[in-house]
Amino acid sequence: MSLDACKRLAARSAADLVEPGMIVGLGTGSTAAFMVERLGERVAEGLDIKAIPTSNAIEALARSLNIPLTDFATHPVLDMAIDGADEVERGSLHLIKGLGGALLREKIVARAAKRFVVMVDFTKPVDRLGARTPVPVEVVPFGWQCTSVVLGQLGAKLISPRRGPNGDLAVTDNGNLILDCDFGPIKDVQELATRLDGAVGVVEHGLFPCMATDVVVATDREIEQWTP
Ligand SMILES: O=C[C@H](O)[C@H](O)[C@H](O)COP(=O)(O)O
Repeated sequence: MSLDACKRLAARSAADLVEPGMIVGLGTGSTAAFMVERLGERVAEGLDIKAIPTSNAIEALARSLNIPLTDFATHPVLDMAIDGADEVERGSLHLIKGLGGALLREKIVARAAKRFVVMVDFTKPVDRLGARTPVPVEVVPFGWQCTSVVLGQLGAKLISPRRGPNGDLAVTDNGNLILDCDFGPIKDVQELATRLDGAVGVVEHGLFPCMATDVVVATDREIEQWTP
């Protein structure tokens, strides 16, 4: 089975956890797009839900599929958020997210949800976060070079400002920048997350410790559902 087929399998399985009447957070990324497509099919069949998207791209996809949208003013608490991830640590279910640049809105939506379902293909589970994926850190543009120095002091070995296809600094949906920070294998995810939370200039980071309530993993043969 191809990687895309695995993503689609995990995504459709996660989308099928949504029940009528739910307020649902829509994650961002290629796996999330498959999930939104499946929700679009279910809405076309009569499923009554409202959704809050985590990026402009996913909002456009949801609108194109006629998925009704809402906002936090009307629904400050979501029943479920469903999203992909870049790495999932086996056992703890800590996550790295944000290679698609949507980590800030994704974390706001996940925090507002009673249940946070993460769906991944077989390439995403790892024994320890950070060995192969940098931690994306969203920073305010003002003084980002100073913030980069602070991130180095917090242990980032290599810091790469995210750039777009034209070579310019990439700007998030929130008007910020992303610094991809290679911390190597992370021994204490919660501790690093707390340090990053306290760094001046950091808006949010892609460590999601102890947030997933369910992880749906698709291998080429089966679907597994992990809980903490
Ligand atoms: O900002 C992007 C998100 O955190 C994505 O959920 C994450 O990068 C996984 O994306 P994909 O499903 O495309 O691998």
